[in-house]
Amino acid sequence: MPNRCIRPGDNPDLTKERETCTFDTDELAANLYGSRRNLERRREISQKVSADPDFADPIPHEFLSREKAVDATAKKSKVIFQKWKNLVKPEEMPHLVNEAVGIQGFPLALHHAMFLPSLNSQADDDLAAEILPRAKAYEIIGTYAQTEMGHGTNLRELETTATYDKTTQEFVINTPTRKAMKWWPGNLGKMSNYAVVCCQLIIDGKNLGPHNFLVQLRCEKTHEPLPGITVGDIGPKIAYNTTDNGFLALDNVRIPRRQMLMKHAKVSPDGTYTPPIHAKLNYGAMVHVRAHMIYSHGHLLARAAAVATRYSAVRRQGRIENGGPEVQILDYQTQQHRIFPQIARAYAILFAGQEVRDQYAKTLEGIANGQADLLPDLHALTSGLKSVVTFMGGLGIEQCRMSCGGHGYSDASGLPKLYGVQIGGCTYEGENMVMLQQTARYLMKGVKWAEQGKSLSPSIAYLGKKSGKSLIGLKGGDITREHEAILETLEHTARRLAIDASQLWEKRIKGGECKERAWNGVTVEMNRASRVYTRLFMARSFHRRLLSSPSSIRSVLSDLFSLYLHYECVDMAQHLLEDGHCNGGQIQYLKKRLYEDLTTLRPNAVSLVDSFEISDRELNSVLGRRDGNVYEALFQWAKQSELNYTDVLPAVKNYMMPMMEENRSKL
Ligand SMILES: CCCCCCCCCCC/C=C/C(=O)SCCNC(=O)CCNC(=O)[C@H](O)C(C)(C)COP(=O)(O)OP(=O)(O)OC[C@H]1O[C@@H](n2cnc3c(N)ncnc32)[C@H](O)[C@@H]1OP(=O)(O)O
Ligand SMILES: Cc1cc2nc3c(=O)[nH]c(=O)nc-3n(C[C@H](O)[C@H](O)[C@H](O)COP(=O)(O)OP(=O)(O)OC[C@H]3O[C@@H](n4cnc5c(N)ncnc54)[C@H](O)[C@@H]3O)c2cc1C
Repeated sequence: MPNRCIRPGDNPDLTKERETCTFDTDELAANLYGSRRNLERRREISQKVSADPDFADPIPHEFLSREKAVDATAKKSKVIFQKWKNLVKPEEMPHLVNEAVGIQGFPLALHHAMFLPSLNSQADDDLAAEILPRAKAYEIIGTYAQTEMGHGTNLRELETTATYDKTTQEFVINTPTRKAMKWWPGNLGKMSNYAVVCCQLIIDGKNLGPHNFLVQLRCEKTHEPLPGITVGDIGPKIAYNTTDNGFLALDNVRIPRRQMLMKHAKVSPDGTYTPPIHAKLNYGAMVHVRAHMIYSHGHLLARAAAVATRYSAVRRQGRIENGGPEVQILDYQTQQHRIFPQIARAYAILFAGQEVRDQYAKTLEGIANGQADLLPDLHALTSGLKSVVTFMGGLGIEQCRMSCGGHGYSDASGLPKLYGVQIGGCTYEGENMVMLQQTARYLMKGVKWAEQGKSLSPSIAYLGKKSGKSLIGLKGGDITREHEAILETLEHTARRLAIDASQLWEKRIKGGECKERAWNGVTVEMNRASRVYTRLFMARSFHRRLLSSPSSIRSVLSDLFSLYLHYECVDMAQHLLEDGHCNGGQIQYLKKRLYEDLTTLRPNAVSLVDSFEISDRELNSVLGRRDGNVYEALFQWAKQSELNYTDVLPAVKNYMMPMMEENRSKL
């Protein structure tokens, strides 16, 4: 098959890999990104960024201090949002940002991810007309300040207050205690001059719960904090160190009434409160990010898989047969078992991420027309997906990192940073254990609706089906039927876990516990049910993609899907076996099939990651570079370490040399 990744001067092992490819890598990439045109645009943007001197890096970011890295990122962001702004469509912006500044955040990250979406979906027409054009033109920079030092998960207990003063028609925003300080919001510390701040709304002494307010933090001319505002950076983190996650305290800061975000909940001048059509519409910005982060986290795993696969094709170490040549480490079964499932999962996450974005768009349309009935289903799905995907991605990236041996531990591989960024997602937008419980709440309702014969939305339709015998391993050589058999088994398992969790919960309630305490006694099982529901959705979503794919890539996608399903089932074997739905022989069959899949996919492994279409600049990994010439590049990379600017470091001159000298003179 033609493969545009093959070029003269490439590492010959990598070229050989690409020559064995059995599918058109461009066709798969076009399918992944939606169309040939999208793929071409992706490439065009990559090339133009590389050619733009404003984006040139004198030395890699890894060697910069935090302050210098923040500076470099801000400088490039200005180029993006001035010079480049009209050259890309909004949906192309994430790719441009990844190419130009990388994955560790930039001054306008929260402006895009949460400030604009909050204003778009929650500000009333007047406030939107005033502020949105300014925000969209980058006349101001905003963020989303919700989490406090003392509370992130339990929003009902946030302490920041917005007390309505009828006499002046203003809200008084206040931080009553140290732990009520806003803590964590991205770009709050140094970059933003405005924020959507989440506060308890107090009217006539009554607490009406968390609501959002637009607050100006800094002077538009000097960027100095305004009176009553204490704001700054919270310090270095595992990753995202070019993001100024910040703290904020507000000392009785007054804002006009109309700066409450009042599209859904409203406060009239006389202090009358009108609730929204759905109690949680104030949480809309979180749903927005959860719906979009699935895809972006899939991309992080795709990068790690690309690095590990390409590097494993060029790295030779050890022999499989005595007297044979040193082999590519990609030929070891353990290496394939570590890496290939990550390739499959990355595709699965990207496909699911695209579906959930579409579902989000439909839900928003409904809300705009006064209908919030799709929201509970979306909330359950996005809560489950964000939890499963970030955890799966973190494990996957770590597997990829370890699969690169010592070089995987170096920042040259790009993998430690990828891991740090990925696992941030386990915490932000709702800690994973907490969000899985949100999914479980919905599943528990679904179990009841199914018992009552009520209609169920597509994502939980399986709760209303009847289980048959598992046909895994009993359907002969037909792969299509095998896929169906596995999907049906996953449906059974997801249903059984939800019903079991529901019964456990009921049993505790019948035993005299209140609903809430009983819930806490079964949350591990609840979260298991949520994970399997989510993994079922991902498998179904991959299957839908396979069935709608063009014939030119159907075969490789089917191989990948087989590996995905077999790996998922072996990984969840405990659940499959627990109720006797599957037996040990069936699990052994799945393992055998998984090992066969590894061999089947081996010739296409490099090409499958080539189809992720991640440029060298975006990948930012010496080990994962397209041409595979890693050894020379590793040396060139290390030479840029600031420790190498001089042969004899002051640290050695001042301490180590005198110590050695003193010790020598004692002899
Ligand atoms: C756009 C590009 C994306 C790229 C990604 C990269 C960018 C990185 C940027 C990262 C920035 C990070 C930002 C943040 O982290 S912002 C802060 C996020 N914080 C959280 O997520 C807090 C988590 N906590 C909560 O969401 C809630 O407190 C919690 C849901 C846990 C509980 O809330 P509450 O006590 O008020 O509600 P209940 O549990 O009692 O539920 C009542 C019913 O409401 C339903 N519900 C809850 N939330 C929602 C929602 N958002 N939408 C719809 N429905 C919701 C809940 O399920 C209950 O329903 P039932 O009564 O029917 O069971
Ligand atoms: C990189 C990053 C970026 C962020 N960006 C922003 C931002 O832009 N804006 C913003 O407002 N916030 C932001 N945050 C904050 C983030 O949203 C919160 O940290 C997150 O919601 C978790 O809340 P917490 O820190 O209070 O954790 P906690 O709730 O204190 O969690 C600690 C432990 O308690 C457990 N726990 C808590 N409640 C329950 C429960 N009900 N049941 C079972 N277990 C429970 C959790 O599972 C966890 O194991 C960011 C955080 C990070 C790491």
